[in-house]
Amino acid sequence: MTTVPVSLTDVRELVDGALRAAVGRLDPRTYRVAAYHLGWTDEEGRPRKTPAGKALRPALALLSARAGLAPPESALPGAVAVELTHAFSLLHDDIMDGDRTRRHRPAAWTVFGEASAILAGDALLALAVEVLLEAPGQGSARAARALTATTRRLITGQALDMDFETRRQISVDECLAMASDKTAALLACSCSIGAVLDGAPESLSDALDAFGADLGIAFQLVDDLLGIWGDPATTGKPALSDLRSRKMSLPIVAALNADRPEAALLAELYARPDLAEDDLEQVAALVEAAGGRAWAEMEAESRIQRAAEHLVSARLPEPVRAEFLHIADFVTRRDH
Ligand SMILES: CC(C)=CCC/C(C)=C/CC/C(C)=C/COP(=O)(O)OP(=O)(O)O
Repeated sequence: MTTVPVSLTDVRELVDGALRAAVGRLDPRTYRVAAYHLGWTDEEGRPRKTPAGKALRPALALLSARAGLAPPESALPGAVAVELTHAFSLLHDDIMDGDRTRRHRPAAWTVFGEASAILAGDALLALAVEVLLEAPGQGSARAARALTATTRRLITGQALDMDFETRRQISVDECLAMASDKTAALLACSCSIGAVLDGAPESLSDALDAFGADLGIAFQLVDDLLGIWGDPATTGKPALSDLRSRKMSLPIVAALNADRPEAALLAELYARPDLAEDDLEQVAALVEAAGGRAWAEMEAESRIQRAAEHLVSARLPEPVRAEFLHIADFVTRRDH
């Protein structure tokens, strides 16, 4: 398993208390679902030790405070808010996609029912905004506005993604635009929210945002690669899961649009409603043969390079720039 950067492990210790204090405000019924989804409890509400998720967004939020020379603690409300928003989006996404597994465990909706999981997601999103509005300092309202604008982009991206399910022809650019809203927007917000809370100039927060936008596309490309070729033991998702659910993910869309004979065969197979479990391996092979895998790998690398260039223009303190690059490296090399 690829190792998580040290900064990501430390993040849990810094953020966990504030995250628990925020979620602890929920009524007991909603809390039960949220605490399960966040990995704090099991189905029966008993505490568990393994944290859920990589804590990538809070790590970026804490780093972004240091970009403006503020202590990481000043970005705690931002770190909590982006993790809550991420948790909301996953809760709802699993219901919409009918995904039964999340982070190696049954998805919350399969344990508590769809209605309770929807409510818990709504509650986490409300808490995210609340936490930012309560943050001390001059950047609180600006940060809350940034997060609500980001949430609207998540919703736009999700709506586009749903729309793709009903369409046969999707261009690579359309798919990149969808990923930019659905995934990259929250990573971009995470990369700048600490600086925003600290009242940093827009030139700095914009550069950090631009870094996160490219990082976010690279993140989605790697996620899509793992959704086809990832090892279920590390991803926590069943093998070939994106193909089984006929996702129009980036490697697939790139393969379908390729000027190669395999693209036509792939389109024909992918449109079949009666595709058998045994055919999924063939679909994956066709995506690869049509160049979808190689394109996604190259595009992820090039996005990471572009992201690094934004950091140069942000003129960050060297240790902060190095940590951002460390996380960017983790994003491309991760296996889960
Ligand atoms: C409005 C709405 C429902 C939007 C849905 C948006 C959505 C679910 C986007 C997917 C983003 C993504 C690849 C998450 C995995 O993050 P991760 O690998 O960092 O997750 P982790 O926390 O488990 O590590």
